[in-house]
Amino acid sequence: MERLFITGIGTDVGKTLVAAILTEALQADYWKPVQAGLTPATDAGTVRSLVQNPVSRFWPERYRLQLPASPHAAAAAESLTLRPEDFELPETTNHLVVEGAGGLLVPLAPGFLVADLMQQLALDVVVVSRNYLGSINHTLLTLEALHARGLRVRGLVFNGEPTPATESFIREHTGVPIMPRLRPETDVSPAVVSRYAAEFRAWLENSAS
Ligand SMILES: Nc1ncnc2c1ncn2[C@@H]1O[C@H](COP(=O)(O)OP(=O)(O)OP(=O)(O)O)[C@@H](O)[C@H]1O
Ligand SMILES: C[C@H](N)[C@H](N)CCCCCC(=O)O
Ligand SMILES: [Mg+2]
Repeated sequence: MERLFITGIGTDVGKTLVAAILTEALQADYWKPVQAGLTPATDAGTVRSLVQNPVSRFWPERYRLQLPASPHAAAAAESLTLRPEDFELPETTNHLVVEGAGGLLVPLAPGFLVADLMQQLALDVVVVSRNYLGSINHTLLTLEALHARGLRVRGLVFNGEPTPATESFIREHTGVPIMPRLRPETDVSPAVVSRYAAEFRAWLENSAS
């Protein structure tokens, strides 16, 4: 059974798109524990609109915060304080895809980071690395922090224009498993998600979990 926490090297790197692809590949359930920003769409709404299989269940967010900001600030704006004990994994026997908020060290509350929630939930981790100048550093920092916290990386997804010098350095320096890559798409649609899902399904089947 695959139980995956999707994180990334920052915000807007493609976590929701990768989460949709993995949800479709595994016919998994999907859960976004903390959603900061509710318009124009929530991440769960986006994944639901991109996934076509009839099996996936979409579990309600534990926190739905109005402000598209860091969760600790979005919560404070509503006089809320998120606490570790608020978060329990959905009770499902299906594969599960959980999506974080922003990057690994994003604050949920004072003294409580996304990485702390990840340690608490103890899922395998998928890291999304979008390609931009500076992404090598952000990717290596993320992988070091995951390693320091004893979190197991199931795979790294490169997203964007293929950049061999970046990708080969990260692969050789860290030894992290590399999942299929995403290219820039003109239209992020269910058909595109379905095409990538087939690639990811094959990768997962050939790589012991
Ligand atoms: N390979 C790609 N081709 C085209 N568009 C992409 C690609 N990857 C991501 N995008 C687009 O970039 C935007 C940001 O991606 P996404 O919402 O998946 O980021 P995120 O990491 O989930 O952000 P957040 O931290 O808010 O959850 C979205 O509009 C998404 O459709
Ligand atoms: C609102 C946004 N789309 C994400 N959900 C939250 C990003 C928080 C980033 C905080 C930070 O690293 O400075
Ligand atoms: Mg997202």
